[in-house]
Amino acid sequence: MALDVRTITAAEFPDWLRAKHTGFLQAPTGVEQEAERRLPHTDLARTQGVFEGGRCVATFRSFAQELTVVGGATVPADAISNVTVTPTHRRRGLLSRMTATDLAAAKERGEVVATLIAAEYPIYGRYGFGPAAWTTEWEIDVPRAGLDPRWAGPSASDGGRIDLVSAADVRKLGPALHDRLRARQHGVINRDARWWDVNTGAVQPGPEPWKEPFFAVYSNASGEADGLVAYRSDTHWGDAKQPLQTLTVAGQIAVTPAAERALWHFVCSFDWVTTVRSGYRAPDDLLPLFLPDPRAARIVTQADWLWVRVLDVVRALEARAYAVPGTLVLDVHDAAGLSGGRYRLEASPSGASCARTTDAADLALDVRELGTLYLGDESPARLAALGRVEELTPGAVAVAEGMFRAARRAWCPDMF
Ligand SMILES: CC(=O)SCCNC(=O)CCNC(=O)[C@H](O)C(C)(C)COP(=O)(O)OP(=O)(O)OC[C@H]1O[C@@H](n2cnc3c(N)ncnc32)[C@H](O)[C@@H]1OP(=O)(O)O
Repeated sequence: MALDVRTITAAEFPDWLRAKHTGFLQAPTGVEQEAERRLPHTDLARTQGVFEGGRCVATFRSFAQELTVVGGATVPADAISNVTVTPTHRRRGLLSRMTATDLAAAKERGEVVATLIAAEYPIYGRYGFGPAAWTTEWEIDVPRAGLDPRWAGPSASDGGRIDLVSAADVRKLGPALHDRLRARQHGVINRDARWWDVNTGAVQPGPEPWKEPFFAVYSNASGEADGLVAYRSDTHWGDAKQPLQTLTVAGQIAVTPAAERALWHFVCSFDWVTTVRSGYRAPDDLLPLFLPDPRAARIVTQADWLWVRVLDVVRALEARAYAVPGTLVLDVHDAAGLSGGRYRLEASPSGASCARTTDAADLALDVRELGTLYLGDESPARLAALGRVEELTPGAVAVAEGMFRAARRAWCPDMF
């Protein structure tokens, strides 16, 4: 039977959701209600399905996103999500067809990069994506951490304070705080009003019942909110009436080290809680170093997180900042024919310029490696050692090492 790859209609959305749940091995029930909830927030022109005899067997959608790059500017991104192929239809090239269509449309719209969070590492490199931001989760053995158990909050040390707030308060103060975060942290993506609604229980996100977390805000001495944490706890008690609870941080954003320190100390200071799970953080998060004994923070997850595919080399390289001035000619290979070519990049503290050139190249690399390097999180020297960046001019790798690396690691706090 013929396979029809195309965008879907509103009437096909429930069947598309059923196919998505099937691909993700989730119960394919309740799709009519889910479709009603999600349809107003779904761009059908960017929602592809594959149909066989009128039944959806593959799903793929994208949406507009803003990605913060090194230095704090943002670039428009094509965010890809909900990618599935029904098990009976896998390995026939359906993902490749949907990806090619989406990336070509994103390039046409003028989006600078495409982004996604990969379910499995080996899938997306072939389409020009590279892992650009990684994530780490720590588990803290609270008694071992050595924090002052008499700590009564941050006010004595820095003039700030921590208050528990409601979900409605978070919807009011969260967006401005998050805007401050994304102006300073590369790898962060924008959150729209729906993100705040879904993550504060104002709308039901999916079939699972919403379990409200606790929210706490750190305000500085002037009363401005500099940090926000959401957390939940289990109710585990050991034998002999011994409280052994695990507190899990559902999200924490902070824009000053004082706010970060205070919020981490706060969640590690609760009676009954002996273990704190940090949630997914930047790999260089200060959390372990805030603890008198950093070995109390054990890494439980360390993985690639945000993958980036460069669609417009000129605008991508001009948007970000560079650690030191330098000039490099890059020969970028792109099998999909979207952004390959030779580019001259001139960077200085006042900005960067990039243009196509016929000059001899200093470095040759695949667009996948350009994505990996883009947020300053990977070392050109490491990729050269692996044979993934080719040095054509002696010393060019060292120049790239100085220019591209960022002082702090990239971090994308969100899943999409
Ligand atoms: C951004 C996100 O949404 S991530 C979520 C991705 N979805 C999932 O993981 C759900 C479960 N898996 C699936 O639905 C499917 O297997 C998909 C979407 C991963 C792949 O779909 P398919 O239609 O089978 O992929 P397609 O046939 O186009 O494969 C293209 C190539 O990728 C390879 N490939 C596909 N999936 C995988 C995988 N999971 N691991 C390794 N290689 C893979 C294929 O072997 C093929 O290689 P080739 O070009 O060398 O022959």
